[in-house]
Amino acid sequence: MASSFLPEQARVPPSLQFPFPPVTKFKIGLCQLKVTADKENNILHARTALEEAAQKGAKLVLLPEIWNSPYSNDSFPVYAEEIDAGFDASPSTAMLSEVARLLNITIVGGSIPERSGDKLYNTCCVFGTDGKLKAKHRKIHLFDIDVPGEIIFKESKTLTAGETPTIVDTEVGRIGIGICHDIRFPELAMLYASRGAHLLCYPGAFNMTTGPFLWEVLQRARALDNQLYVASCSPARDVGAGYVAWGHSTLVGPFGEVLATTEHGEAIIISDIDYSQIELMRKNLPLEKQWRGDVYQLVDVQRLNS
Ligand SMILES: O=C([O-])CC(=O)C(=O)O
Repeated sequence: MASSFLPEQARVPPSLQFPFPPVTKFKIGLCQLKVTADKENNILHARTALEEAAQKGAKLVLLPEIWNSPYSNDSFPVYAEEIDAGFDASPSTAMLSEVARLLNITIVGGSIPERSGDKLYNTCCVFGTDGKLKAKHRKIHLFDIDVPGEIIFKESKTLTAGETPTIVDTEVGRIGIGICHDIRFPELAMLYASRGAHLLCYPGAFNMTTGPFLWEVLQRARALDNQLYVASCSPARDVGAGYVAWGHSTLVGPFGEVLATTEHGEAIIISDIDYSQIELMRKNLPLEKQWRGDVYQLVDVQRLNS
């Protein structure tokens, strides 16, 4: 019998729910974009890519981490937008909203630097087909790394960490959002799975040190742990940039299989998602039933406090 040291509603077993998705099969687009120092141009470029992905049949399109600005602590304050102050204060999200509505697609809008009061965040906005902002995820785990001789980067120099997991119901299923380094923390993905996510989206910009070893394996691990789809989207590599992105935007299926990927240049990946594969995987290998809540437990802090 399961021990009861946590209230029932706060326990996080894997794959607790499988809410019936509004669609079972659809195409996803991952836009691996070149990012420049020219913000206006970045916005135009992202718009063109979203249009191309939609024209190729994508119903859900994912953009990269920090697609409107160079990825640097010097740039974040300069390129940051006040998302909560409305579209006049945020040309990047204004474009995402308009394109989502005009093209009738769901957009997981990568991330942009966000200003809120005296704080800056690394923020992903999700827009529904009506152009409305459905969710806003602020990167929860800031990326601070110091590998001597290879890479030093400290997001915490300028950014503040988000406080809230973000799971959103869209016309293409229930989506859990993480930004880049968030993917390293399996508890966040498990929490999304326990709340019924079909797909986890990670806009991300791994680099030339972490990318080759970790980017794909982390995505496959999160997909396998939770028996769901995982999509990632990186900026294209720019060897002249201060932070050189690994690229390799990828879609992984619930069997941990890489369904689509690319190299490091600009690319628009279009791939099929079929949520019936999640049910099949969970039927074949019912981790939820095998989960040992009497031996270990995770707590969903939000549920505990609600
Ligand atoms: O969070 C980020 O921006 C980058 C990251 O995790 C990595 O490169 O390993």
